[in-house]
Amino acid sequence: MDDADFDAQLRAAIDGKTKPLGALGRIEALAAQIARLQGTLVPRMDTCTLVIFAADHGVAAEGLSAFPQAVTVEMVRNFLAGGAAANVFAATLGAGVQVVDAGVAGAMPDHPDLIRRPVGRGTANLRHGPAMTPDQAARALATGAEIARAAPGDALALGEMGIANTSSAALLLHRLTGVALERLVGRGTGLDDAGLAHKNAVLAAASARVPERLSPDAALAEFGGFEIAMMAGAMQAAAEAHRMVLVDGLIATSAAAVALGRAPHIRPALVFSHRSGDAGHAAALEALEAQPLLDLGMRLGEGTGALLAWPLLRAAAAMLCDMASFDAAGVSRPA
Ligand SMILES: Cc1cc2ncn([C@H]3O[C@H](COP(=O)(O)O)[C@@H](O)[C@H]3O)c2cc1C
Ligand SMILES: O=C(O)c1cccnc1
Repeated sequence: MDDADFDAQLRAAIDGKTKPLGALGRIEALAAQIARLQGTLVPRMDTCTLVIFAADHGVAAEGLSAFPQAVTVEMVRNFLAGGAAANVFAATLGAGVQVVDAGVAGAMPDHPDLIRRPVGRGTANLRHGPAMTPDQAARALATGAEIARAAPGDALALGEMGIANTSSAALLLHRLTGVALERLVGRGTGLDDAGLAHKNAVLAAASARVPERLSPDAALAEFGGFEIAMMAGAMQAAAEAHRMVLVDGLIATSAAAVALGRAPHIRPALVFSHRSGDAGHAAALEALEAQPLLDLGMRLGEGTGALLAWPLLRAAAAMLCDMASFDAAGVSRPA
């Protein structure tokens, strides 16, 4: 069946369900996206895994976060103990959770569930030089892809933890979308006005350090974090395996921008779950022509927004699979 035939059948299947035309709004578009990705009118959407990639950032030394760098490893412990927002949402919504050490600076807990794949012990300070070597960036991308392929689930949600990673995200999104840097720099974990002004100054100087145009891979090495690189690799691998990818907030969107820059063909697998409350996310989504499903004023990361969109994917697929048609249910069509 060619694409046009499939699309015609899909449209007929959705429009034939017992509802006024278009009455399920964006759930109909979501159902169509899932069906196209899986190449079937009866798509499966039963299981979801959240993979949380954690890493530290040398640029944290510039004082760009309201919290100290130690919070990264402390939150890894919290994820492993099941106490973080991401754990609670995942448990509530029936998603699995995996935690990856992508390159945390502190001593990591000895825990059987921790996936240990550090590329380094935190990136170099991007204010003064590249955050990572091209080899580290390539290794992080490949590791993320490998972890995604091994993680179960019809959908993969990607989350992150890394103090100062909104700084990496803003720089990456600036370089990859062309949106002005100051529109992408937000308060992150809660900087005050003076902190925000300082973050803007440091990031403008870091950006000026690399004046030329950058390929997605080069931008990733200059400004990325190991967790962002692994998320990008994971997004690409999952999408290429025709699995739905749930993109979270600002930081995950910077990973999506890297992944889309490297592999534009993965776009049909991506769902932009929510619009983060961090200042830059709305502009970044607009530049990527992405319409987020939810807008809850959340600005946490960890994959929390991605998880909240998971039930919408399930509902969309179930609509296609289980909802009765006018003919099957004996319901009259419009007069
Ligand atoms: C307790 C705590 C839990 C978090 N969970 C995610 N983040 C979020 O905040 C960080 C980014 O913000 P910034 O660039 O300002 O450091 C990331 O780790 C992100 O995942 C957290 C931050 C804190 C403090
Ligand atoms: O949008 C996000 O993902 C975000 C924003 C602020 C802090 N941490 C995460």
